[in-house]
Amino acid sequence: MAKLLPFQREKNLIGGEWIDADSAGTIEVTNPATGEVIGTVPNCGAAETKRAIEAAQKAFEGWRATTAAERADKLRKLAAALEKNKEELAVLLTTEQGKSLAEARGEVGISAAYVLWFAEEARRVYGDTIPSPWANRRILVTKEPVGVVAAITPWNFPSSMLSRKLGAALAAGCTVVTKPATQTPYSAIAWGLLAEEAGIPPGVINILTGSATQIGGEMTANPLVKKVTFTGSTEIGKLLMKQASGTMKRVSMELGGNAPFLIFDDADLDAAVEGAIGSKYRNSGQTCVCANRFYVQAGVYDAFAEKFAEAVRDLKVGNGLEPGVTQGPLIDEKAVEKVEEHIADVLAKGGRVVTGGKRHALGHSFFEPTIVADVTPGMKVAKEETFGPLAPLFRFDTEEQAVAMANDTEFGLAAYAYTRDLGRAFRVMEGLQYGQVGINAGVITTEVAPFGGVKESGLGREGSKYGLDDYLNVKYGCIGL
Ligand SMILES: NC(=O)C1=CN([C@@H]2O[C@H](COP(=O)(O)OP(=O)(O)OC[C@H]3O[C@@H](n4cnc5c(N)ncnc54)[C@H](OP(=O)(O)O)[C@@H]3O)[C@@H](O)[C@H]2O)C=CC1
Ligand SMILES: O=C(O)CCCC(=O)O
Repeated sequence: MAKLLPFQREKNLIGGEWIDADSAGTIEVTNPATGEVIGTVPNCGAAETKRAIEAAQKAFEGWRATTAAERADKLRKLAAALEKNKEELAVLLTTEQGKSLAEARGEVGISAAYVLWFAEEARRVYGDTIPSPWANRRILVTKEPVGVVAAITPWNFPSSMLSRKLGAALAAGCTVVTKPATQTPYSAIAWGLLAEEAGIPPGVINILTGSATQIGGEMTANPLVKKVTFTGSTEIGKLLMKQASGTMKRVSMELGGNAPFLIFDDADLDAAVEGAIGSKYRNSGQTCVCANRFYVQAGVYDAFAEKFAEAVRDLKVGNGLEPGVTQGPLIDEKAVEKVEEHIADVLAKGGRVVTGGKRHALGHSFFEPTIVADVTPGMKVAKEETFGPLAPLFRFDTEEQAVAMANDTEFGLAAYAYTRDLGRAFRVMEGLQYGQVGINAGVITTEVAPFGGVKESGLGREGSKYGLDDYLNVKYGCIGL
């Protein structure tokens, strides 16, 4: 087994104590670029989760009583700790997840940015006074932290998905029990070490790895948990929501995407290609806001396909730690099989490969960045999220047709469109049934803007001034004079 990297802690954190699983059981963690086991993490279950929730509840009484300025100070120190250790954290992230080091540095950077944003927002949790309908009564509205928060995060952004939950929760005065994805636990466990460095009190952040069903089961059933926040698949999101309804917990759900990317005849094609590369191939196509379906107007279909293919051929596949690599491996074999299944379906139904199309010669879970053309609505890629480096090009004739095809999905997370017509830009932005729309912009995530979806892509918003609301209860006080 490889030597441990800086910040690679093989324990869990409950109430300030670094612990092993009660059973002493562990789970191996693998580097997807090499297939090498890089370490183990505790295989915890319901009992450890219950203790972590109790520790978080105990810490909540003290943390909620701190002033906003005190919480802001700790969060600023946490952001500084992330920035100071960015290189080590990025190497750890790439090693367990596979993305290029440049992207990993970017992810740690935005994690720090989320925490810093919420450090600033902590001091702006304003209430209201409302003109009273009674002469002898006054009406106040205040906001209070919801309580203990359970946060479950995925493997595609193991650091930043946690940062926007943790940052908002801590700023609001909540405490957290978190469970990262089993494939990428170390970047989340590292937050325990960073929190210690920042002086965040024991029990405010608790971190568990292990059985998803046991940990998730306890998190959603335990009455001390007041809110569940989840990023991952729509299927598991629905399950957790059902489970959380037993004790009527608040929920935030960031789920699947299936994002459309529209290119109109009047688009700046070079800008559209640049946006498409960022939107589609970031994290090797494994983000929930990745373009999944490209709708190209007939007049520029061939020209766009050609320019896009040229740019895709320049992408460099390899171990994310190697200089110049832009495309790391997919997370696992199952992810590769999904991409293969979607390509095979396109080819069986009359589509063609423009570039790529198969597993990469490097082996493991590396896949060639791929474009397929002559794609039609009856193919699987029209309905299912590929979550890999596959860009299917559909053809359309009119704006109405493009918007209708883009909206023909149960998902509604992110959508993109390229056009130089101002009126069309507004019509399309308003017509797309999505929580986030990029017009002439392919990568739009930032800590200052609300991230979240509509339809089956989820509930709630993360980041921005709206991101705190999910962690606050509104209280109405009526004071008789
Ligand atoms: N919206 C997004 O950003 C993401 C979307 N996805 C989509 O989901 C597909 C499947 O990916 P996958 O990793 O399986 O996503 P999951 O939704 O299964 O996993 C996300 C997180 O949920 C946990 N989890 C899984 N089952 C349960 C459960 N019953 N109770 C509580 N927690 C649970 C996982 O833990 P564990 O790792 O231990 O199983 C992980 O921490 C992808 O191909 C993609 O389409 C995936 C990841 C992120
Ligand atoms: O895939 C996700 O769940 C979040 C994507 C975040 C980003 O756009 O950086």
